[in-house]
Amino acid sequence: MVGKVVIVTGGNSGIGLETAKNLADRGAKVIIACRSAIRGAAAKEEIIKATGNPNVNYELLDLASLQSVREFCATIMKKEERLDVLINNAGAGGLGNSTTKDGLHKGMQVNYFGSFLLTYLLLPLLKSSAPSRIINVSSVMHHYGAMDFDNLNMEKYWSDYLVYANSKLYLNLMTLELSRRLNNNEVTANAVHPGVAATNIFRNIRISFIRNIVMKCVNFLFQDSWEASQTSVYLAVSPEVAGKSGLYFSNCKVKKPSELSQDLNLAKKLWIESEKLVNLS
Ligand SMILES: NC(=O)c1ccc[n+]([C@@H]2O[C@H](COP(=O)([O-])OP(=O)(O)OC[C@H]3O[C@@H](n4cnc5c(N)ncnc54)[C@H](O)[C@@H]3O)[C@@H](O)[C@H]2O)c1
Repeated sequence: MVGKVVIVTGGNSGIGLETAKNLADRGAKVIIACRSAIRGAAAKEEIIKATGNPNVNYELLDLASLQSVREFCATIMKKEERLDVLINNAGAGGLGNSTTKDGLHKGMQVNYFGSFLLTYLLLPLLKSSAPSRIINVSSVMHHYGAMDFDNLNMEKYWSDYLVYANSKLYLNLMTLELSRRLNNNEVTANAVHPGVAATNIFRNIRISFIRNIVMKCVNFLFQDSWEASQTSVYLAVSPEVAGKSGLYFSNCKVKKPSELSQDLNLAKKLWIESEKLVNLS
């Protein structure tokens, strides 16, 4: 990865931190996209110390603000000459039923609309750096998502569960549409289920007693963040996946996503509606 530039959103915590560390260890220039300067600086220091690669930086990004997404992308376009790998890893659960100042449902914006705009704005740099790769960190939870264009932004009905499942389904559809639009496969786009790992993703479980039990059970039954980062790393570095696009991976293997995730018409329509909702058209 020496000479390559990688962005990992949410690279300061959990699976993203392990992904960023692994790619820095392989010599990449790693940019962590993160909401807090304090957490960004701490992650930068941890990664440099662990890998000896000084080429690690952070830039501020709050996916719950489209202005922040635009500012982040403008900074990257100004500072970086290339972008080889974009990993849309940041995500959150249990954000409740609030609306951002962009008029979008907060959970949907953090998990999908923000990453949609970010990817859209960075496409010129990804294209000029081709062959390059986009990796969208989805979840097995996408299987429980539903596609209702009258409720794209959760304006009619919602639950934390549905927001998470739908946002991951939308990420899969964005992956499919990206691969269709970038059809020469010079820029590839793939989705990942990282597997279940006890990370801060569970921090919004409001009752601390239940949160602690869930974390302990997940820790006991499943994997750690390092293991959960392996499929993202595989998609970022492996020659085996060069030119492969529009696929869904887990455990470093292609897996079949839900039927809805494979519907090209839904993917096209969602892209057009997303452009409108993030004020691109
Ligand atoms: N941990 C699991 O069991 C699991 C399972 C399936 C999918 N995932 C997915 O893996 C990805 C990484 O999650 P994790 O488990 O490492 O959790 P985590 O909470 O440790 O990491 C999530 C990252 O996203 C960032 N983030 C949250 N809101 C943001 C915002 N508004 N703007 C910018 N960044 C923001 C956080 O700061 C953090 O760095 C997420 O997309 C998550 O949905 C996790």
